[in-house]
Amino acid sequence: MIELQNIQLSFGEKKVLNDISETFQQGEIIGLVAPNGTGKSTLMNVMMNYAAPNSGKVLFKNGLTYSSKANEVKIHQLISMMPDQSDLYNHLSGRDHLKIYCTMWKSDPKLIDTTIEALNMGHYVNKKAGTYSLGMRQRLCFAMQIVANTEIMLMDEVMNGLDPINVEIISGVLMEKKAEGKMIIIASHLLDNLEKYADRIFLFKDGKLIGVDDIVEGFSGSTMTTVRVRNMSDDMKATFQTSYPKLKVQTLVNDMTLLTLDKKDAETLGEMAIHLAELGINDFTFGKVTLNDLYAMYYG
Ligand SMILES: Nc1ncnc2c1ncn2[C@@H]1O[C@H](COP(=O)(O)OP(=O)(O)OP(=O)(O)O)[C@@H](O)[C@H]1O
Repeated sequence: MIELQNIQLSFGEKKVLNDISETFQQGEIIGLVAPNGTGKSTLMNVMMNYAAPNSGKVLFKNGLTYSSKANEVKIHQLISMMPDQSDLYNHLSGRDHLKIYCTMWKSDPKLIDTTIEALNMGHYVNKKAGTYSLGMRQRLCFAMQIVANTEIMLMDEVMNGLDPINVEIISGVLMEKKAEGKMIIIASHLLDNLEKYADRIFLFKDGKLIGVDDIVEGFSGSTMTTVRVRNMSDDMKATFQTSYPKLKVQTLVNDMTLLTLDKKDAETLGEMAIHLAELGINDFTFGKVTLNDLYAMYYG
């Protein structure tokens, strides 16, 4: 468990974290989404105590906080941050790195071989890290955190530089770790991918975390159904709003209009489709609101 209590952090005049209070539980995958330079890494640094907030505190299980060096040592057995590619030692092999992490976190040495197998690293793990490609280095960084096996895992851009097959492999491992009860907090720009496995997703804006369900009601539960229409005129939007009072009409920066209805009113969709066709609009699709839509709506 992590509880963020009224976390504030400013760099000079800039409030990067503005009174953030949120609780995350074991067995949850949490997604953090925002444009570059918004504060995702800063928030993770606060959770690790690499950056001290100006006010507020981070609470872990049994009421542990970063109140002393001894507590920090205890907390760092519970939480880890995925290493960065620049943390790798080029003269050591991948297996050496995994052994170091296993020793540092006193985890089960069997995890080394099972992780190598799960991530398909067998063909390169005994070679020196200096000879690896970007994607091979990224998989090693991920593997190191998996071997550390902490209850809470923070991952900043875990999918960086990975091809689609490796994105799928790592997504699968994330799901397994969640099933084991790990809490995983992921900052990512791969929105379609994040949406597949994250239990809760937050967008970061003006130093605050905003849950996606607070932006579009029912987003996570898929209780809403949507018609996406391109280039809808303001008159047409008004006509639809009058004809279908329960309809929610939202237009994104890319001129995509979302006509959203509760699923229980889905029979109206057929009627709406005929209505659109009668108005000469044929460029529309049915589907749910995606994280990409929300991103465009929020940061456009
Ligand atoms: N040590 C620092 N001193 C001054 N400003 C900082 C410092 N660290 C971060 N910032 C500023 O705080 C803001 C948030 O930075 P942060 O690295 O948390 O963003 P981010 O959302 O993780 O971005 P990215 O997606 O690019 O990794 C930025 O404006 C950055 O310039």
